[in-house]
Amino acid sequence: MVVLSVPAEVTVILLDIEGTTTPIAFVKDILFPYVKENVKEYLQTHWEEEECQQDVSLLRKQAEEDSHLDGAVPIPAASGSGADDPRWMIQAVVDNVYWQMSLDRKTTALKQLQGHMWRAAFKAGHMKAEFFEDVVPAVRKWREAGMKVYVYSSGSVEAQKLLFGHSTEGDILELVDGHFDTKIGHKVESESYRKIASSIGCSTNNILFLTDVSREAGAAEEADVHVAVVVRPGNAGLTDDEKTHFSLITSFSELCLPSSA
Ligand SMILES: CSCCC(=O)C(=O)COP(=O)(O)O
Ligand SMILES: [Mg+2]
Repeated sequence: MVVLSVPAEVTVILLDIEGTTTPIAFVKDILFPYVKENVKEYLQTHWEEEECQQDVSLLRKQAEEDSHLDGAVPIPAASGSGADDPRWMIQAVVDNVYWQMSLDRKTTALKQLQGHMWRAAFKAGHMKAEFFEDVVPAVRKWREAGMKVYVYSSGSVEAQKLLFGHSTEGDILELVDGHFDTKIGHKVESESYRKIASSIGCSTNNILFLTDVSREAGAAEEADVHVAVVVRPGNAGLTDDEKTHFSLITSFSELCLPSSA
């Protein structure tokens, strides 16, 4: 087995979800289709609720920012006069969500709505999150060795907690010391990793970030975070340069902690 030695200064392991702890297929074939199939009905049912209106406001703000993009779908402003037809507004939101999802956009607005939609499905037991089989044993071992384990995903913190709280391995939320999402910044921006370190209360070089996306790994590395790119079945391929540049692992069991950890 290939072994990757974790540098002695590392005290925090920061985990991506999709393609790292969890198969991309679970996200693409279960989580995302659930949103596409149910978004219209969800909006119709919850339209009058404050949480739903906050989600729509955030999506509208995002749509304004996106207005210069090719194919962007606008969400009209609510006039507040009572003359707005909710059916028309709901259709605009549905079209916007479909457009964003067709591009796999990671906007906070989209991720917030998706998280709220998944909540009912997870809590009713209709969905259970999948984790690669090496993930839970490795995380338990790291924690026993004194490592802190955090999650940083484009999925909202609420969605992350749903996945860890309702998984095929049971409720494994207690294995995570904390969660970060795009509210702290995008995963391809190095500043996000500096903010995460500062929020945890450590230096960036105390963190080892595990992700399947080399652009995220590059951004973290620029902030002086240690990184390993996780190669899993179904993940996008890496270029030869990426394969040479980054440390690669195919299982969390390949990480060897320093003996003092
Ligand atoms: C709580 S993860 C749900 C999946 C998701 O929406 C997503 O965008 C995953 O992105 P990641 O940053 O984990 O690769
Ligand atoms: Mg990922």
